[in-house]
Amino acid sequence: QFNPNQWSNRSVIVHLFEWKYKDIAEECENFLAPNGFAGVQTSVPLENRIVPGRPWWERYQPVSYKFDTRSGNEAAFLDMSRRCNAVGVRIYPDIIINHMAAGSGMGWNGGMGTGGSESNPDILLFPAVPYGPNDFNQPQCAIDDCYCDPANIRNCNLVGLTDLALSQQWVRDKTVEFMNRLVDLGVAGFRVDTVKHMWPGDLEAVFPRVKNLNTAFGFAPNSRPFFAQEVIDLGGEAISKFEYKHLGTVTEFSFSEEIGRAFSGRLELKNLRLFGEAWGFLPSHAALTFIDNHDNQRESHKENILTYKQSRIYKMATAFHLAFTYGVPRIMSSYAFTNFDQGPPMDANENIVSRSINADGSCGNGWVCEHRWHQIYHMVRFRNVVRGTSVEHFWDNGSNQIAFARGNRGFIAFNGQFGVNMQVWLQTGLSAGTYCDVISGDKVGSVCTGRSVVVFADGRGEIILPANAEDGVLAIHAESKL
Ligand SMILES: O=C(/C=C/c1ccc(O)c(O)c1)N[C@@H](Cc1ccc(O)cc1)C(=O)NCCCOc1c(-c2ccc(O)c(O)c2)oc2cc(O)cc(O)c2c1=O
Repeated sequence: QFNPNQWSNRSVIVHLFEWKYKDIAEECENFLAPNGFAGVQTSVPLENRIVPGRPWWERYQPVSYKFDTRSGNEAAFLDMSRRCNAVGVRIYPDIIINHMAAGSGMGWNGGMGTGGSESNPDILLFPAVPYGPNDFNQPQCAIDDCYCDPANIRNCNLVGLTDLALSQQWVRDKTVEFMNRLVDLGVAGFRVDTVKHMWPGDLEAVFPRVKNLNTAFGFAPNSRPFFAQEVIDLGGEAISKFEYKHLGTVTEFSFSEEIGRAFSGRLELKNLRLFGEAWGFLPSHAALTFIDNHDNQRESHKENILTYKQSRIYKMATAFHLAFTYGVPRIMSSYAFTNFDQGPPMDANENIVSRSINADGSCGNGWVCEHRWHQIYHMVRFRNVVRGTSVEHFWDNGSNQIAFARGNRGFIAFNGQFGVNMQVWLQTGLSAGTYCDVISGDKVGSVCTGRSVVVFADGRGEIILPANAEDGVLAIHAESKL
């Protein structure tokens, strides 16, 4: 269903991709809760196949339903869940119910798992579950590249990944069983991988069987798990994102594409006035939105996708994402990579290396931690301060300068006009006073460490954003008022 089961004064889920559970627990206590984050999406907790070189996508090849990966074991997951829920940060594990590991032609040698389980994907043997040949769609077939036949897309192997028969009772029972074990461990919901490759009917037989959330972790009685269903639908394929929106939220990949086009300068910002359903997107309540994700941030041919590598416009796009009202937002937190397959930073024993925290709060040891960039976490607070208000006083200069208010609680302006200063008097919707810009600085005690805006009795203020400003966005809100 659609309720992310978050504390009422929180919003924004952060995908701590490939983080270890003990580091997530610390991050909940030391950073995420104090800065008003609502939840964490974790990497897949299911034991995965060990692939030589440890590429990131090895975690998308399950060999058992043991919670034992390079992020930690079940005890570590429970400790993280206890500590994060205790400070109001919810846990949404990424899960895979469409397939098991791909065959590698190496028999039992190609199926060793991160938790020590053996498997032989070549002959569909996963004794640790147990799954055997009858639990997979037969005859085995490959998805043909046109993605033009729904049955082929759902019943055949995606790039060699062994396609489970979710129509079978045993597979449904084992799936529900491990999802219920995660509910026992205090999760608030799930990010479900490769939903496009499963029949809605099979998901309708599985999701409702998952238990109500565990009240021992602070959930109200009868709370239903939140679902973020991954459906990569950019149009042109036989499967539509609309086929799944009755089951829970669905990833809106067009949001990621279009916002990337806009802040890359290939689409004028003035067009964002009606960004959302009017663009053919999913209904707002059913849309999981993001600037980039673990998959599309790597595919260099996806020129519209903004990542940490285009940091200035990435921050502008993220500011818009978090200030606007469309969808359930998730922000990406990455490790630095130079090639597509590269996995997380690891030591000589192939253990994941923890991020270090620098004096300025940024991350080191190869971790990017976009969520710790002050322009980004200050916008998480902005979103919390303006919650419940609507977009008002939307202004544009006919091209790439825009601004809007969120009720009487916040105001934000963007200068995407390359080489042109922005200097204009605008209606902010705010009460009279001096407000600190939370992008170029913050309100610290009784001073603004960055830019500030004086709002007069009529709610208007002079908005100044030079073309060469470090960030092309200015944001003020009721809690940044002097
Ligand atoms: O690029 C990748 C991995 C991508 C990937 C992984 C997890 C995701 O959630 C995802 O969305 C994409 N994987 C590399 C390497 C690879 C991995 C496994 C394999 O059997 C073959 C190759 C790759 O080149 N993959 C082929 C192109 C990307 O094809 C994949 C897709 C995918 C891509 C586009 C679509 O429209 C779509 O519906 C599905 O989903 C996966 C889901 C998985 O759970 C595991 C996968 O291996 C994949 C996956 O390979």
